Amino acid sequence: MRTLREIPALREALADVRRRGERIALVPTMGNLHDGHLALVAAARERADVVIATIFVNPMQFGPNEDLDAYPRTLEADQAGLEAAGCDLLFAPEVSTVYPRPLEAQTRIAVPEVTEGLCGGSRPGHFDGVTTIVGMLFNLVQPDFACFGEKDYQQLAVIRRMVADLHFPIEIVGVPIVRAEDGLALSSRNGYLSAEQRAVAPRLYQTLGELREALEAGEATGPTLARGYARLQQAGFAPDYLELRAADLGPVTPTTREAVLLAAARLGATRLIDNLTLTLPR
Ligand SMILES: Nc1ncnc2c1ncn2[C@@H]1O[C@H](COP(=O)(O)OP(=O)(O)OP(=O)(O)O)[C@@H](O)[C@H]1O
Ligand SMILES: CC(C)(CO)[C@@H](O)C(=O)[O-]
Ligand code: BAL
Repeated sequence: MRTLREIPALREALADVRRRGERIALVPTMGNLHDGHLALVAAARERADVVIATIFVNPMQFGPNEDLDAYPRTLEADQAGLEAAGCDLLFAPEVSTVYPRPLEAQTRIAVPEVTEGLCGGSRPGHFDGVTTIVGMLFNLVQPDFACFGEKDYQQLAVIRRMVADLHFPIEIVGVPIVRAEDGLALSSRNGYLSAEQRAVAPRLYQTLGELREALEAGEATGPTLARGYARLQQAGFAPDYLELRAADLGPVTPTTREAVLLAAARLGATRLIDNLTLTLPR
């Protein structure tokens, strides 16, 4: 696997791939890779001749009080993991390569509606940063496929909307959440948890599971969500949100069947997200 740090080198490598008429799949990440990321690489490998991963801790999607500086940067271990997973090319640019001008002067992509509320509510500006970098990567790589995890459910919906609105000729592949044995969704941020917090963390998934069971059995949404919120607080979480939405992230109406429970909650300074899809009864 080759690691490329500069845009001209990336363009050159991709020109060769295109001349050969090969299909390209892109896996954008922020690095510190775990089995969730490697599942994205596997999904990419299934579909394309050439798999390109990117590692870039994107400053534009972090709020002023978020963990941009603390975010784990583990390039060597990531390179080994990607190579073993069958990745062909890694693009890992510097911030100054991606954003040669100050961030305030940078052209942005802003997706309306689906970015409102949930993580868009608790992390203002976050999704503009995500769509700007992902749109830029789509332009640089021009992949046939791009793979994203369902753990970041709203992010996936936002990217699908951007691709539709801006007519990117790219198939977006959603990959199911990879979990630890105790149910905790794998995340680079799990590494911030103390042993005590790590023992509590699976309660987020367990609570979503209990709520799903209740909602699928026809229990009323309001009291069920209120109970879940209280459970999370009792376990030691400070929830940012716990919501039931239609699967397309629109509001739940009496005719909604395919729905999703979404939560973001802090354990100490660590913000965890998770979601479970469900089918509401008639
Ligand atoms: N457990 C997981 N299962 C499936 N996909 C995942 C999982 N964790 C992350 N991904 C996906 O990997 C891609 C890169 O995510 P990212 O590098 O932010 O990893 P992360 O572990 O989610 O980190 P963070 O703690 O910053 O959320 C995204 O498409 C994300 O949805
Ligand atoms: C898609 C992404 C790589 C864009 O920086 C990031 O939001 C992530 O890791 O999910
Ligand atoms: N997994 C989405 C990247 C972020 O939290 O900024």
